[in-house]
Amino acid sequence: MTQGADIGRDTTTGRVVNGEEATVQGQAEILQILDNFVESMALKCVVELGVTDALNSHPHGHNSLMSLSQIAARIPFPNLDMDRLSRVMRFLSCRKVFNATVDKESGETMFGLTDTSKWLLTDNKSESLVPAVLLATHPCAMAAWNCLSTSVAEGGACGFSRAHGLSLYDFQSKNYEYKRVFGEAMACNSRVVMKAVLKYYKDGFNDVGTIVDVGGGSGAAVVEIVEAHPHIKGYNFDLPNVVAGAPKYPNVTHVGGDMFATVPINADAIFLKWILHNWSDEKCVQILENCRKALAEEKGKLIIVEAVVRPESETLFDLETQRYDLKMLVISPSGKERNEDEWKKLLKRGDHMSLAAAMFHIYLCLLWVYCSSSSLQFALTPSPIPNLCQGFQVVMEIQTCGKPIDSLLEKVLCMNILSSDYFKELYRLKTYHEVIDEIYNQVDHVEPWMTGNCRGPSTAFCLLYKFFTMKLTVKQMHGLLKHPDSPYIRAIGFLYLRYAADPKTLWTWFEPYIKDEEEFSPGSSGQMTTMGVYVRDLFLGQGLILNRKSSFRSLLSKCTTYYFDTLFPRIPVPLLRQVVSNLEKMKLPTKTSGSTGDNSRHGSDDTARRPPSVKAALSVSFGQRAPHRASTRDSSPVRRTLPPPPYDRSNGDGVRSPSHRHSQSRDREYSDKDRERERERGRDQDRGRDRDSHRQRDRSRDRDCDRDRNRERERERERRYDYDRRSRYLDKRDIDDSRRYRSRSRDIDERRHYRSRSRSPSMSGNRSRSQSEQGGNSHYDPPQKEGSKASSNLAKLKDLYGDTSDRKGDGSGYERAVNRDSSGEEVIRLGKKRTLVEHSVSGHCAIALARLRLDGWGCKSPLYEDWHIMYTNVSVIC
Ligand SMILES: C[S@@+](CC[C@H](N)C(=O)[O-])C[C@H]1O[C@@H](n2cnc3c(N)ncnc32)[C@H](O)[C@@H]1O
Repeated sequence: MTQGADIGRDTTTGRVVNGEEATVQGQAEILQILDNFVESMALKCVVELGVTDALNSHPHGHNSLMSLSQIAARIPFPNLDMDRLSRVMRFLSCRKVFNATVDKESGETMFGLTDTSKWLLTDNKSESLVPAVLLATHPCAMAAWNCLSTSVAEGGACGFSRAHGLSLYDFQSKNYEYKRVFGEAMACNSRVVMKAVLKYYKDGFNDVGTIVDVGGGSGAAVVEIVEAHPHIKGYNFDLPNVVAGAPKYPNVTHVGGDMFATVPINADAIFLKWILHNWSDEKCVQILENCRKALAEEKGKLIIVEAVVRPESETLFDLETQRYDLKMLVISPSGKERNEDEWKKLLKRGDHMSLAAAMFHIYLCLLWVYCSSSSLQFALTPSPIPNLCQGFQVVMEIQTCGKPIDSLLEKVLCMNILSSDYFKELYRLKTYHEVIDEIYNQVDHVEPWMTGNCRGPSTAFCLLYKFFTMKLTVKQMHGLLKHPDSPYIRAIGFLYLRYAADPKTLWTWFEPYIKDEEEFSPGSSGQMTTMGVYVRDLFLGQGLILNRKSSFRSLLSKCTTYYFDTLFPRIPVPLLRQVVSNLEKMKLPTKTSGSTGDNSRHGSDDTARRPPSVKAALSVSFGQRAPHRASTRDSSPVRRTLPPPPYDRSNGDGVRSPSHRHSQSRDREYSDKDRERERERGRDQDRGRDRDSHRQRDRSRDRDCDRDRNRERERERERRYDYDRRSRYLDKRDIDDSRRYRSRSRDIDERRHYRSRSRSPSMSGNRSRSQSEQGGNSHYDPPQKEGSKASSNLAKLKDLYGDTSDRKGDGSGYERAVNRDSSGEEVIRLGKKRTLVEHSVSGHCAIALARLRLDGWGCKSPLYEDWHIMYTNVSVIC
């Protein structure tokens, strides 16, 4: 024997061999490795022919032997080639898959099952690997292996994607047969592994009431758990197309969804088996975060069943684990089997994991437990791994009102969101930051519905709902509320809290922002307000429902909150009183400014109170878009024109900026067209009435002059703002170049400018000053034409009931007094009759009563229809 390079070692026996022997040995070994596929394909052959089941069907039991002809008689292939079958059986017997003995009497070879081939029985579901054989040898799987070398050489797409042009799970959603084979293979593995998990982790399930198997496939694992522990309610959560075909099991509910978006079931325990090995650390972090959010505090338990790669073959399955690592490499661009250090690193990753040591026990179970017999080797770590729990931050979730997310919003709105194409598209957004980017890029108002002809839930509310599904943490919420990029990101944060948070916590959340000065336009009308006013209105939008019989007490008990057209969750009256008292202490208005739409509704119940537009939407069947709301808009006094809020001079709130005109989104443009048509109609009527109204000619002329002056002022403002808009747009575009683009909107650049903070304090200051300086009835002179329409309505009122403003205090009884009542509301007195209206309840009661009165007076219908334009900033005592 020579020394050095010629010396080798027989890997089977460990015997030292000389150079020549070593070379031959190497050749044999490489051939053995190379030809391993022959074993796989031979296994597939006997499985597909049903040979193992035939052997198992011997009347004397599965240990009995059968000749080839006896086997052939039990398998349904009339043209079976006996010679070929005998060669396959001979090879597998050689590989110890079957027993093969020669019958002394007949000389025939007799075959029987072994402990190995018993795993290939199809009727022994709990201990069968037949589906695994069929998956591993499936042509689609084999094709992926043929792309292994290119995927290694080039990086990027995995072998499976290269072979099929789709990721594994996308491919399955299109290829039913492969999905079935894959699902059955997962299920068969589950049944096997679950035996061991249930045996060795038995007590771990005792304190679990609900468990979710995340990525549970057909539910084979969770059903094992609930069968062994009948007190547990099981949920099987997987992609919608996967659970759609899952069998029904008692005590197991299938839920479809995307684990990267949310795990939508709150549970005591989450079971994650063979999920994390499919994904990169970053993706695992998302899954783990979503799991944590779904877990119950205090006793939440995350049970991870995965392989642990070991450098040496210490156990029977260590080599198989390494093979699996390559399987991951082929089917997933970033999936891998991890060693212990890698697991620890992943599970310890700072903030993402956010697991509180006290809250969770993490169990890393190693698998490959293909038998329930404890005599077989396996590694299972059925106790918390202590050092995994170190350094995890305690991240609290927002204290919620406890309602399921699909009942936070009005049902019709929720249904429309869930069925909207846009919301479905949001599936692609996986992280909190991605949703924020989307808000930044797409949102330009925070009304619940789109405006104009293009009806459906608004972008803002679709994204709000997306956040609901993600269950934001306290830290994330702070990030939203203080976000520097766009007021709409902040507004959506406040809306999230208003809808989802426990009302008891609202003041604590809102209080720091109650005087926030950032300007933005919550509604699609472009009416500007400050964040502070908006936040206060989210509380104070609690309009009191009026009907003729209501006593003050009953009014209070019927407190209902509206947000634009939709209902807000009610805030209990004691809490609301506390808020009002806090605001009073801060010397802030305690009445809504109207920045979140008008809050007065009429009728005896919620349904009756809904504006017609919403009622129309209620008839939309699930899965369709909301109807064209412009048609319903005309009949909706609330929706048709958004009234301006009272301008709170003391705080500088309620400032309206003409710049909103330039921040119209596509859907807002539709609504503008509607509004423009309405205004045109109104102007026609004005002109007609002016012609007929000889007795008012002088006054009309004055009004026309005023109107001309207003128009000129408005044109001037438009010129200024166009210039301002263009210059700011150019600045902003430079800043924005580095931001990621999304392509929902055609005019995204245009819109982006307005979504960003582009406040111009000097401009808005001038504007508000000039607005308040422009006489007339209003504290403000709206740059949009609704304002002039309001003025013209007031003029019409004056025409009808007499304008006594110039004769104020002359004692004639024809009195028009423009002043502020004690609550800061403007009061106009019109006509001879006066009725004292209960102002202490709400200015809106006064308005509503006034409307009834006017109606009773036979007020002309065009005027009546336009009445709402005025009524939020003007109370009428008549
Ligand atoms: C390797 S299989 C494991 C199945 C099962 N846990 C088991 O052990 O048998 C991975 C599972 O994750 C599911 N899955 C993949 N992407 C998912 C997603 N985004 N949301 C939910 N499930 C997903 C697949 O459909 C598949 O059932």
